[in-house]
Amino acid sequence: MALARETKVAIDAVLAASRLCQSVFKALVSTETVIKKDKSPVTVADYGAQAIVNALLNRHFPNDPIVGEEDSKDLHADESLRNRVLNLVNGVHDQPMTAEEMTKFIDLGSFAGGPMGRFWTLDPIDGTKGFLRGEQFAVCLSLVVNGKVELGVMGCPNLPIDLTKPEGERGSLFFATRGGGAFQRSFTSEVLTKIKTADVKNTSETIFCESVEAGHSSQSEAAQVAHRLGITRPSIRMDSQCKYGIVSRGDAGIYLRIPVSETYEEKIWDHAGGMLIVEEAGGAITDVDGKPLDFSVGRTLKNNKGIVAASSPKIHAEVLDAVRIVLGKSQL
Ligand SMILES: Nc1ncnc2c1ncn2[C@@H]1O[C@H](COP(=O)(O)O)[C@@H](O)[C@H]1OP(=O)(O)O
Ligand SMILES: [Mg+2]
Ligand SMILES: [Mg+2]
Ligand SMILES: [Mg+2]
Repeated sequence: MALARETKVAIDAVLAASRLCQSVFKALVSTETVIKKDKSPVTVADYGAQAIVNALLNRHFPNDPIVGEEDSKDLHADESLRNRVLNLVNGVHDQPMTAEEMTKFIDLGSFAGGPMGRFWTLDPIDGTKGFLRGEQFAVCLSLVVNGKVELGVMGCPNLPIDLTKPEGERGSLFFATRGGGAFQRSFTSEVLTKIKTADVKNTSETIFCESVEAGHSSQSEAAQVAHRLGITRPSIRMDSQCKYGIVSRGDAGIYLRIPVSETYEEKIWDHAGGMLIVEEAGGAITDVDGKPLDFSVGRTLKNNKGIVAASSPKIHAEVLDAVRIVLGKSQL
């Protein structure tokens, strides 16, 4: 299998970081008010997860640069926060590290990205708002080679293995390599299930998913798109790249992210893994202008606006037409 060693290391790193996030949340479950008043639990978990993943990547692939969301700037000024993160990291990592080593690992994520060579991209917690609510979040790690995503791994600790059984086992891990297909496994078993997108014949029979946050994606325009497509069922609103996971395994047929702000640039770590997993499961994805997502231009997707992902190229074309009409980008 292509990228076999990279895939194994990335899965181990994502699982370790996911467990760290879960332990932070569990420690706070009994003090829910602390979570609501104080955003620091998510901060601690963000830094801790980035330290763990970067330490493992650095051990196995010391020459690979990393584009990570977080940096250690705020930790230098706050000794108590730094010590909380360090305790957490040393609680799950096999080799104890010093505070200085930990901040160095976090700052390995400062690479600028670009078109040449290979680099990793990491979102230590994607969907921080979902994490704080005890709902969906994801740890997302991808490998980009010469501007193309070649491997994507996504750990979704709170996502049921089977969405129709919300009380059943939780913790879904997705991964894909380019040309190698997309797979799901649980957090506890290494048994792999090949996944594919839903077989949607007509857009009206499917369900779409979108962000919980109205500030991240226009829910009113998404509702107009759904109406044009004859979709009557309400959307699944879910935080984080877990949305890519549920499209990939067929729980939803469409994922829309319609820009709210003219100036916001989507980050590469928010889409790299999810995009490859959707494509390898049979889906298609572009931005709202129909352009492929361009991971070769730095830390953001500055050449793209919004996201349209669908279960197949045919459904994608229909959804894109509807999006463009709603956004006034094409004639009726
Ligand atoms: N203004 C914004 N527009 C779009 N996405 C945003 C914005 N601000 C933050 N995000 C990012 O959107 C993603 C959450 O996606 P969703 O809205 O689909 O749950 C996260 O990566 C979040 O960052 P973060 O990783 O810090 O949580
Ligand atoms: Mg994110
Ligand atoms: Mg994040
Ligand atoms: Mg963030």
